[in-house]
Amino acid sequence: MFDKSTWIKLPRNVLVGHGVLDQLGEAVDELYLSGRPLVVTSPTPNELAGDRVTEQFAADDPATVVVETASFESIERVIDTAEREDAGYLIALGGGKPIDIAKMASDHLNLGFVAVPTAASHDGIVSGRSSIPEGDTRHSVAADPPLAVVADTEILAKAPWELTTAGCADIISNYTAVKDWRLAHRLKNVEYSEYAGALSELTAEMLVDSADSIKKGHEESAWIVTKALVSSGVAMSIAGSSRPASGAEHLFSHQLDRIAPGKAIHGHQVGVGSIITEFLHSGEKGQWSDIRAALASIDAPTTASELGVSDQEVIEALTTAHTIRDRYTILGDGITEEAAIEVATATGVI
Ligand SMILES: NC(=O)C1=CN([C@@H]2O[C@H](COP(=O)(O)OP(=O)(O)OC[C@H]3O[C@@H](n4cnc5c(N)ncnc54)[C@H](O)[C@@H]3O)[C@@H](O)[C@H]2O)C=CC1
Ligand SMILES: O=C(CO)COP(=O)(O)O
Ligand SMILES: [Zn+2]
Repeated sequence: MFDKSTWIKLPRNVLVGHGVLDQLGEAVDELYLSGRPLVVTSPTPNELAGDRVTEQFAADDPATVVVETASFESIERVIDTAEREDAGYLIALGGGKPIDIAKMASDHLNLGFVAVPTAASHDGIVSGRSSIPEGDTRHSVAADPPLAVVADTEILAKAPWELTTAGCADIISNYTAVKDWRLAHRLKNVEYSEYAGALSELTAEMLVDSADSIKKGHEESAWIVTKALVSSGVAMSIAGSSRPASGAEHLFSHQLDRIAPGKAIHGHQVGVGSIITEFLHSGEKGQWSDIRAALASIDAPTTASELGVSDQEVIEALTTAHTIRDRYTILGDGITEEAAIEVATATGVI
């Protein structure tokens, strides 16, 4: 008997481009949401675009809640505000933090939410994954994706450049994430989606092919990376997990977040992780140097010192990364300290 089934959750409206923020009201109208919107934002994005968002919903008396940290307390505060203000849906305005918080809160409240990213910092801004630190856990969990994404490249292009290069590096890391996923499929019978794997790889390839156009101050950079982030988010939706975009390089990054908190940002850490894990997959003659060159060409870090972490922190993250999640990767049951030093040295990371 045929017994396969799948449920792919995707945003319905995705607007990317110059000035599309002014079409937010129109994009929301098409979703048949009702009631008061609650804007979930953080201080800088609120200053930059809060009024442009709320004025489009003036007839529905919008409310705003400003959050600062990605924490369960912030989610509670959003839930309490939404209940007190009788919100009908949420609009997340900002980088990854307010978007993750709104994603979790809207799941809890059974309300729809719309994402208005102001930084193209990673593919969580469009995906059905949310990442809120809980105890020692740093990786994402499933949460419904936004019903719509309105990504204004004029705003995204003015965000700090390192957030854009982090978004690019998060996409480049899809190369090794897919290699890890295929490996887990072969060795551990982990379910693999050809569609999601191919889309994720193609997304990384297209971004690298456009690397020459990714330059500080060019709005086209925001356009290229945001389209890739959407595509990567779709790959995760097809897979029903973060597997197409998260392998051992992400485990390494999640460990760095615990070992060296606040020193480097997600996309930059996964980029460096990807150089290392590509070497582990394919050896000296593999494509690790292409990944390194692609990262360098878009101004993303390629070494421990560029990340602002110590060599020892890199080694500790590499040797312990396999323990943090039930996700089989090239790190297998763990690599030794000697192996970690060797690969980090051979790739010039330390
Ligand atoms: N859901 C997921 O799958 C994933 C979630 N994450 C999470 O996302 C968060 C990191 O995302 P970020 O976007 O870096 O965090 P963020 O929302 O804190 O933004 C970073 C900084 O950039 C500022 N900013 C944003 N847009 C700006 C603009 N246009 N102009 C000037 N400043 C602007 C913010 O005010 C903030 O200070 C972390 O909590 C991380 O754990 C990371 C990877 C994946
Ligand atoms: O960052 C992500 C994909 O780029 C999400 O992956 P994780 O599930 O490892 O948090
Ligand atoms: Zn990522």
